[in-house]
Amino acid sequence: MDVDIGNALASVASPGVSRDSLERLDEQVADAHERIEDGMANGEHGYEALNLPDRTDPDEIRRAVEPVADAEALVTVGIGGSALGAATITEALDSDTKTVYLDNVDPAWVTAELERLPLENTAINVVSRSGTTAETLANFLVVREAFEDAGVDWTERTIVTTGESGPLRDLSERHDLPSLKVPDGVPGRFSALSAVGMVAAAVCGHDLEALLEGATAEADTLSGSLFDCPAYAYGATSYALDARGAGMNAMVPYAESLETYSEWFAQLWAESLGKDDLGQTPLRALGVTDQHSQLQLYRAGPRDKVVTFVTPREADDRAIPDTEVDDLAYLGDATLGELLDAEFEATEASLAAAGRPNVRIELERVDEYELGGLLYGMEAACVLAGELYGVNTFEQPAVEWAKKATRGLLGGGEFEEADAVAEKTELRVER
Ligand SMILES: O=P(O)(O)OC[C@H]1O[C@](O)(CO)[C@@H](O)[C@@H]1O
Repeated sequence: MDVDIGNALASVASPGVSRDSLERLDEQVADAHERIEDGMANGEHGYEALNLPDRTDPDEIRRAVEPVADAEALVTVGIGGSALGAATITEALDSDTKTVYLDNVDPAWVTAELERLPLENTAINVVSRSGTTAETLANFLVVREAFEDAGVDWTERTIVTTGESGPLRDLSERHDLPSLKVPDGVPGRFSALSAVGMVAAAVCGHDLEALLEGATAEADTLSGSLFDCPAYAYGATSYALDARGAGMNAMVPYAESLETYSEWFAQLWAESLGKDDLGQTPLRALGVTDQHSQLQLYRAGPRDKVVTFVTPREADDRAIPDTEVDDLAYLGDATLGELLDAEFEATEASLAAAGRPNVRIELERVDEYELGGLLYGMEAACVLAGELYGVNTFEQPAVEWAKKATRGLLGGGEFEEADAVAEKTELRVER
């Protein structure tokens, strides 16, 4: 990935960061990089994620999916980091394999999703780092039952990726299911470039080596200066803009194939940096679609956000047919790709003209190599930003309260959190 932070400079935008401030911040980046390198060298929790390009074994993943390599469809049962990385990869790349991600427990939706699948020729990819996530385990039990009701042997079609122990590990051993391990020291949201994200990619026939090579190329740019490393330039600039009031970060890819990438980024940024009353709130949008819903706010609303554009330099194209309407002749002479690019450049320039900070991330095209680089680059940007914020990037303690309350409400144990649910303050306004 290439990063252009020109439109985030104080000479263009407010909030903006001056060149001098970036130079000064670069001293902190050098220290942070040293910390990151140490963490990687010692395989420390979290930092270990940045070693994945050297750790992940594509052959091991292909061996595990071999029994279902001819699957017509793939249902992935996982949530958060156990779904979004895989979905980002398979949603961005073409494949004949139909993919469904069960990362919610809305009954009607789960039922409808299962009905869309040719179960007799569908593979099941169950992913949970902890092996205890209620939504994933509940959905897996539902999926298993659906296969049984259809007379299809789910044990022949299931691959499990989970930790060393836990209910899901027990289930996989009890039924002798092919399984892979979530690598130690890698938090879910940083695990796309491990078996967690790549089992689905393998079943869909994507080039695992190219994904890892792209990530390796990005890893090779990690250095002690933001002016030499696109990932650090992005992380440091986002941090600096937040410190100057841009408390929100709107991720706006100009490619439909990258819509799920924005969801992945939202978890990465929110769950990693959102702690100790700090952190930048990620917003998910899509170019050009959200020019017609969000741009008014981005350009004329509060000066409290930065817009991050992601744009591929190359992409498939389609001509816009000629038209008999003179006023539309300018369209007939163009292609959809040219229209998309013009809209991107115009929107980027419109924010700069209004003094609104924005950053451009460029990819050569949307393919395995570039996607591997983007995923790795944004993970490194997040780790760097976490160092600058001084937060523990790799934990997410705030999510546990609701999990305990849920378990208590369902009779899964005594939890004071569940009691607190009943003590809700009410001020109801009823129709
Ligand atoms: O992979 P697991 O353990 O099922 O967790 C799924 C997701 O839930 C979280 O723990 C948040 O609740 C995320 O950090 C994680 O990616």
